[in-house]
Amino acid sequence: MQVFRARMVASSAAQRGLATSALKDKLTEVVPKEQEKFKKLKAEYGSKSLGEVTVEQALGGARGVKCMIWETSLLDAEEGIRFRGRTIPDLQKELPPASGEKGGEPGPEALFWLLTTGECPTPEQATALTNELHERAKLPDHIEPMIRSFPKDMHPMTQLSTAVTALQTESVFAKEYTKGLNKTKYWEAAYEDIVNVIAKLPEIAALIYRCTYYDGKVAPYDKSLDYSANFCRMLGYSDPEFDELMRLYLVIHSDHEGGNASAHTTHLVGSTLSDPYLAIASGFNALAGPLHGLANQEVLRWILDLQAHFQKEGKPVNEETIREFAWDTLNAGRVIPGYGHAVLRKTDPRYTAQREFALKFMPDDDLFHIVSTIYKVMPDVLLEHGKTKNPWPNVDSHSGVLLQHYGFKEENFYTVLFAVSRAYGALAQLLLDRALGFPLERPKSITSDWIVKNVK
Ligand SMILES: CC(=O)SCCNC(=O)CCNC(=O)[C@H](O)C(C)(C)COP(=O)(O)OP(=O)(O)OC[C@H]1O[C@@H](n2cnc3c(N)ncnc32)[C@H](O)[C@@H]1OP(=O)(O)O
Ligand SMILES: O=C([O-])CC(=O)C(=O)O
Repeated sequence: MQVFRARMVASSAAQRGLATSALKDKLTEVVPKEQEKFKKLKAEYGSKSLGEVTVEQALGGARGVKCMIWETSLLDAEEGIRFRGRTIPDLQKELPPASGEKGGEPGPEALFWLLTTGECPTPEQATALTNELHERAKLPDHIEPMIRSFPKDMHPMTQLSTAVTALQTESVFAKEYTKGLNKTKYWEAAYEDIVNVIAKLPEIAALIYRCTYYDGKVAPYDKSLDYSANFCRMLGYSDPEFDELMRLYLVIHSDHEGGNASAHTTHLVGSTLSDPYLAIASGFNALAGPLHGLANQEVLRWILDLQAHFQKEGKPVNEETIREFAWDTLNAGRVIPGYGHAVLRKTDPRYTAQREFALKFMPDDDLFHIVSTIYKVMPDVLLEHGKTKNPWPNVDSHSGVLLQHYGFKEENFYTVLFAVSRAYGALAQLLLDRALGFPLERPKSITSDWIVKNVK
């Protein structure tokens, strides 16, 4: 029966000119079960409370307010992120390695299969998705000249979100919707856009990188490689160790439950039935803020400033000088980038995963030593400062020095890598949003007068 239904959906998709794929076929089995699960959830739990909302929470950026469903990952304040119930070490054990070599890092393709279907793919399924992405990667003619015409001092994140917005000309969802798309088919049309945009991101990002910092030449697309290795080649990197770093990077930055600003923005914009191109471009704009994804750029800058400052003074970078520099930052009314978190209350396991990579591949790297020394002193500095609820490092605290080690020096570009990864997580959930028929998001706002009059 399931095979029959999959064939029916595949043939109706083909009739409407939509591509079929192993992942889409799998989702054709998964989606009706998920729809049934959610119908039951609503019937059984619909009237139950998820908790009270205080005035402090309304004033304080809705911290801790449970008002969104996000199936692909869940964040625990102490333990950190789990992707479909799996920690980062679990993913490294359970997902097939992207290089095919035992013990190698899984790639974002395998993760995307897991996030969307809830099941780990076989190596063959992960490869099928890699190939599907390769087949969908070609950019329409207007994108490359547009990127080449951007001013070199336009921030790479501005270039990225502009290019992805312009890519919206390709939206199957928008075209089908205009023709009159049945609600039950939303997810199929969204699938096309979601997989297409993920497929096209490496070339867009590589064009931005090569045009902004180099001669504008991008290595030819290589379909014989996995997504991450091909991305590295197009950026201009050919070290297999850097490929492994890119796989790790793209997996761990992908998803961090739904409330973070980039995921939430993608979800909110998508809830208006703006197509996935517009939704993810909006998410990228949220990621580009220094309190969110851009912090990784700020961290690197902070470390380089620290190094330059003490070099000029003829002092070594050690626990004492780092403490001094941290206090200067705090006393200037600035935040320490890479430390603190809206939800986490312990060291981010994404930080730990990157630290482990560094210990394995670059234990003697100078910048890695500085990051390790910062880790020793910063929690105590922040505790003494007495403001932040979480004195521990987040993901952004480590990523830049790993990239620097392999010669990837242009810190203003780092958030673009984060964005390529975040697309996998935010768009996996966006697909489920459309499959599960999630409605327009529209929480209630109130005025301060309303609080004074109504809250006892
Ligand atoms: C991928 C990511 O998005 S991970 C986060 C990346 N961002 C950063 O690393 C930037 C530095 N960190 C921060 O600014 C914050 O910790 C955030 C934005 C991540 C979380 O913000 P919140 O949930 O509001 O944190 P919290 O409740 O602990 O803030 C309380 C106070 O501590 C301050 N604080 C929090 N973190 C820091 C920090 N790293 N350095 C200095 N002060 C801090 C806040 O600015 C706030 O001060 P205020 O009362 O004067 O407004
Ligand atoms: O969870 C958050 O608010 C921020 C974060 O770490 C992420 O989005 O990766």
